[in-house]
Amino acid sequence: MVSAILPLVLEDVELRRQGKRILGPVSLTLEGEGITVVMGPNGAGKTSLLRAMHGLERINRGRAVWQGGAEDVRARQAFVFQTPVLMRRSVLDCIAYPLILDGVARRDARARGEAAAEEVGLHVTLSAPVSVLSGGERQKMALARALIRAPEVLFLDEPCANLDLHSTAEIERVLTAARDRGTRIVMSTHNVGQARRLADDILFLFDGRLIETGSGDAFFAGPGTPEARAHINGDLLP
Ligand SMILES: Nc1ncnc2c1ncn2[C@@H]1O[C@H](COP(=O)(O)OP(=O)(O)OP(=O)(O)O)[C@@H](O)[C@H]1O
Repeated sequence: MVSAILPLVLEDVELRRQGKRILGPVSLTLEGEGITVVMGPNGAGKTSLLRAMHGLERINRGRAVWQGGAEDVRARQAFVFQTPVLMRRSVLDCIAYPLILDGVARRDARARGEAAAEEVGLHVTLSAPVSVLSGGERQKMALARALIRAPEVLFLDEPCANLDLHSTAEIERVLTAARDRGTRIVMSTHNVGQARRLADDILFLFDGRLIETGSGDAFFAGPGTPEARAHINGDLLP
């Protein structure tokens, strides 16, 4: 897929909150294809980086620049939050909602919503209210809703945080299929095994700074920093 909105260029992006630097300065260019996995310990800035890339965070210094107009940038990317935002609708209407906003006829939107639910392995009563879904089912629903418009760029914050092994495998299959169709994916995970399976590229954050980047293969074969080595090995840092 030739993207209309990539590359995304971050130049010395810094986020400060309540007088404290929580991210940056970070400079990177997101382009090409594949899955980029953002790794790092709790509080390293993974969520903040994803949100800053997507355009959800106020950037205090530096800048994040997409290609194309603002409407393209908004319409061609999606974000799956760690805790999905719930709407007071049925599961199916919730999944189909982005299409309804786009003006797609309700019948078509719902048919595509059913297909998206099937694709992510969400086997629940689609007419039920979203509120009855389990945590893992909510994550699958959020993924179906994000994929329904075939985004060019997809951000996911810990997409398998509440999922069991079977569901995790299903989600990984969906993500690799989306990658193979040309969707550029950027996701965070604490799961080192998942990062090994999925990462074409790694962004490793520590204390708000991007201290290691590169291909997944090179990163796992020989991380260049003690922090990344400890993280991969599951060592406890002092
Ligand atoms: N609005 C805010 N005000 C103050 N501090 C914040 C704010 N948002 C984030 N932080 C702090 O910034 C740091 C980075 O947070 P972030 O959620 O990006 O980390 P993370 O790597 O995603 O962590 P985790 O793995 O625990 O989800 C944390 O120390 C967090 O407490």
